[in-house]
Amino acid sequence: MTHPKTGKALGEFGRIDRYFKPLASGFPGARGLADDAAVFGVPPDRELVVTTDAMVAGVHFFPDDSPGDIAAKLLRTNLSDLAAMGAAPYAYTLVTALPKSVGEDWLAGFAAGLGEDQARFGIALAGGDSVSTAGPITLSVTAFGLVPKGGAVPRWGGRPGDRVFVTGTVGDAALGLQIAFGKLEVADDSARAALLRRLRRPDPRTTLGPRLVGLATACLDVSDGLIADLGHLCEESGCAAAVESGRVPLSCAARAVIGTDPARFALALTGGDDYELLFTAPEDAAPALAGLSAETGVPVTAIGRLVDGPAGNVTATDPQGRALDLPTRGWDHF
Ligand SMILES: Nc1ncnc2c1ncn2[C@@H]1O[C@H](COP(=O)(O)OP(=O)(O)OP(=O)(O)O)[C@@H](O)[C@H]1O
Ligand SMILES: Cc1ncc(C[n+]2csc(CCOP(=O)(O)O)c2C)c(N)n1
Ligand SMILES: [Mg+2]
Ligand SMILES: [Mg+2]
Ligand SMILES: [Mg+2]
Repeated sequence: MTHPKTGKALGEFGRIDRYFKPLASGFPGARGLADDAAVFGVPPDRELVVTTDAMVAGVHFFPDDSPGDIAAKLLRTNLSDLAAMGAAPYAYTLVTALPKSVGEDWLAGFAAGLGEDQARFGIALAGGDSVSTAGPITLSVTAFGLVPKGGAVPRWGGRPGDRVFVTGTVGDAALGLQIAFGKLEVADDSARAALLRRLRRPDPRTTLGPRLVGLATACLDVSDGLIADLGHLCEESGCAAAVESGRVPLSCAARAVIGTDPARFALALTGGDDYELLFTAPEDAAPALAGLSAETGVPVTAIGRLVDGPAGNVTATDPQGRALDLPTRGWDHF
């Protein structure tokens, strides 16, 4: 696409003007994307929570995924980290490193996807950077959230005896990824679509997350895999965990696809890309959590307990109490 007046390619600043400035217009701190940096304060009773996650084509998404889906996943994975801290979305910055082959149609779809999710989640673009790359599409968001002073929920507050809870359902995205790779055939159209959708458009728990402040002893979001991420929580909390795998919530689609296949079930527990909240709370928090779940419409399921044991050790048992044999705990880039 070319500039309407000059007929030339838009260029770096034309692209910023057309696609990114509109995304920043509702946030005065962005200074219209016309300055060297953003400037914003936070209300006196709040603290800023800052998180960054990057995505690379071929590693986090498929190069031919729709730009709207890519935008949604980029923003939502970062919103999930805010939710895991108990923070409400506030603003974000964006870095795009795009091969020269990426045209404006792609950018238009990407910006539209960001715009839709900005409205959905109540967050605005505050700034960023646009560069070209000789490599694959590489994107990064830094998200800023607000939490009551001192209220951020850490990974390290879990104590032996606490119950372990997870929101929503686990494993859909990992099964969706196998479908996308062509390694898993799912005949039922609606089940296939549901699993692929969870891969491409996770549901960050932005409403429930902030409500965990003062209720959860520890929290994180499941990006690498349920078992791996519970391991991270346990490492930081200096304890171990016991998961009753029969309690792990699965969607109807996932349940149908897993059937009685142990390898597929293991994939659900370790495949990652779930962006659900995994948190711990004392036994007596269960009624409050049930109320919160009813109020927010987000399922919250108890799946096990923190126990004394080697820090970071996670055991998962089947309904008969036998140890599950998991080939891996979760995703590791290296
Ligand atoms: N390159 C880096 N420089 C500084 N800190 C980093 C870097 N990579 C990771 N971290 C920090 O390490 C911790 C764990 O990072 P990690 O990326 O695993 O968390 P996450 O975002 O919750 O998980 P995921 O990336 O799988 O979504 C975080 O505190 C993060 O800020
Ligand atoms: C094409 C393609 N291949 C593999 C995956 C799976 N995957 C990639 S990174 C990651 C962990 C979270 O990332 P990070 O730790 O970098 O935040 C997972 C589960 C995918 N989504 N798309
Ligand atoms: Mg990260
Ligand atoms: Mg996280
Ligand atoms: Mg993350």
